[in-house]
Amino acid sequence: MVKTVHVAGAVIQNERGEILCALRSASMSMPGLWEFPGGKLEPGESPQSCLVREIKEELGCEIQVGELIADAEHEYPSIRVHLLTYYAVIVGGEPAAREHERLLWLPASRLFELEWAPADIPTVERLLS
Ligand SMILES: Nc1nc2c([nH]c(=O)n2[C@H]2C[C@H](O)[C@@H](COP(=O)(O)OP(=O)(O)OP(=O)(O)O)O2)c(=O)[nH]1
Repeated sequence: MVKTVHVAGAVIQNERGEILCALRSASMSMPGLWEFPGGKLEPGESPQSCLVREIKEELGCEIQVGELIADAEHEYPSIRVHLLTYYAVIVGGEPAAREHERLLWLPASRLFELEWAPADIPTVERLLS
């Protein structure tokens, strides 16, 4: 049986209602796919604390985490990802791509113009509904 990793992703919205999309880089697994910034939960860590920590590391800004959007599992060839996505807003600093290839703000209606990591599709669908 493949290993399950528990991952949290932040759907960061700006004052115009646009959503921050992040492109996985060549140094990451699944390069070239878009995702919601975040990462794996550490033992005993809540998804909300994980997101605050990961966003600080990856984007260099402070967020406030809101409601759960989607709770989905996707089985990749070598790993099963349990992804929890949450709404978030930036409360300090400016996001910069420290680990990602690039960042892009898009209105929800345009999210499907990007190629998303498969585990993210339920979240994108929820954002469009
Ligand atoms: N952060 C994030 N990860 C996602 C999303 N969708 C999705 O399938 N994943 C996968 C990619 C990774 O396998 C895992 C998250 O791990 P991570 O962001 O800590 O990735 P990483 O590059 O440090 O780890 P690794 O997979 O290279 O070991 O979940 C998403 O929207 N956000």
